[in-house]
Amino acid sequence: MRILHQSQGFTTFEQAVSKAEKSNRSVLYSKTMKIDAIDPLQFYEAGYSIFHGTRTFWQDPKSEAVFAGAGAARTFNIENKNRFDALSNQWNAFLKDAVIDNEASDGGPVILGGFSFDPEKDKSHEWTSFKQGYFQLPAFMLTVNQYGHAFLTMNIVFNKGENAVSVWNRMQEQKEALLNKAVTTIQDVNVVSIKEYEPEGWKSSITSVVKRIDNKELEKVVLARKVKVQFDDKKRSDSVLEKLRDDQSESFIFSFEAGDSCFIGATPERLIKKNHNKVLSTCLAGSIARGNTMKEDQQLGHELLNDQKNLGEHEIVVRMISKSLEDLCHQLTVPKQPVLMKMRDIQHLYTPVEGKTDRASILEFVKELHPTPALGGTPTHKAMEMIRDEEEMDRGFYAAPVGWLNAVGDGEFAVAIRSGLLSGEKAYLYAGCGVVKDSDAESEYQETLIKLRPMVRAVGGTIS
Ligand SMILES: C=C(O[C@@H]1C=C(C(=O)O)C=C[C@H]1O)C(=O)O
Ligand SMILES: [Mg+2]
Repeated sequence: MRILHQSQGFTTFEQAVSKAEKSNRSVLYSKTMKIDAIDPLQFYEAGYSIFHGTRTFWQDPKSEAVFAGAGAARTFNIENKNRFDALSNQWNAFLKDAVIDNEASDGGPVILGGFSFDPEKDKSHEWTSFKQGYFQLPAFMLTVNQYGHAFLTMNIVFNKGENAVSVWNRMQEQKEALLNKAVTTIQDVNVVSIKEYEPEGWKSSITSVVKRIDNKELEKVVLARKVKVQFDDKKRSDSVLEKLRDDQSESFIFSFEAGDSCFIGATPERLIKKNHNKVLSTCLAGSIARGNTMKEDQQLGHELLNDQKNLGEHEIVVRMISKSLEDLCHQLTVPKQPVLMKMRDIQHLYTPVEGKTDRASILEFVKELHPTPALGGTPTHKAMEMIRDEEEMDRGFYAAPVGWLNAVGDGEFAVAIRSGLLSGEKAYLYAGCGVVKDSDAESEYQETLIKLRPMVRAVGGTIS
């Protein structure tokens, strides 16, 4: 056997090969090694030439776990409407025969991606590649932990009958190419137009929903809309990510490529984080603009903290999340009052919720929590029906859970707001707001304009 760049890992790789030969099944081989620090975005960009269409990116607000993935060792494309269980089953079955060689506590096999907001909504063409769930196990994944230490995970699915040496050699060649690629400047493209879809019609929907809330049909519903951006050439996700990372470092920054499409965004809203027996969720609802001066900003913050409409909007979310977590956790801590969370364009009411659990998988939490009234409404079923009827668009993965999951069921999911779908020379950007009994259509419309701003800016445009 001639082995190119014989390096650490070949012995455990041989174990995976012989397991595949004996069992007659495909076997995952996952090898993690410590490497010299490298910028995750540089790694993502380096993946463009070989792995364009299969790259992934994730960064949490404190940069405790930053992942950049290039290539797909395996794609989990979920069509089943029971999407959380379907992914959980497929992931666990896939891991059963895996050979995992990882001395570090970081890295290892991790899947990254997201789910649809509403499995019952008719799917529109722009979301074709994503279905009910879309997750990638990267062929190459860079992990940077909170101490700035970097790890490279290589994942290979070995099939019986394959030539082990050539599979190994190809991986080594690709690894060298990724780690040693010189940085190139991305040719940027221009925004030609930004189209809003019938804003007046959207405002009338808000007014009619407020009437139904007054009639006690339901308490809260979140209505969203989209805008379409036209570019003069294909828009690359790399350049959008770079802008989001510069402007929105207090948010979760994510990117999931699926062929020519890419779901990308910077969301401030955590759905759930699970690390062994510790879980953390976030209630985020109620919004106001940032001020132009420090004084004005503080006044606006003070106004938000005391505004009955926004406090009501927020309280509904706290109530539901606490109730959902009660069944899955012991020792639940829920602060009595929200505090402010400030981003570049907007401030929100924020209540963190913490607990302890003995549940095995973060997906159990995702299933229980989604959709929270921060993106759906109360009562949930009624609100989902109303969203399906009133919204003229398919939300796709917007407002749905996105994140990552490792081999022991730990991970983190955020709610994919402040996000958009890049699709060749077009992008669709999404924003919504919580409609309650005191909502005013024009103010809610203005609130969506503020929420659209970060993504519009990240793709190189402006919106009033
Ligand atoms: C629906 C969105 O955001 C949600 C709605 C909010 C509100 O109406 O106050 C605030 C934060 C999010 O829960 C969005 O950004 O698209
Ligand atoms: Mg609101």
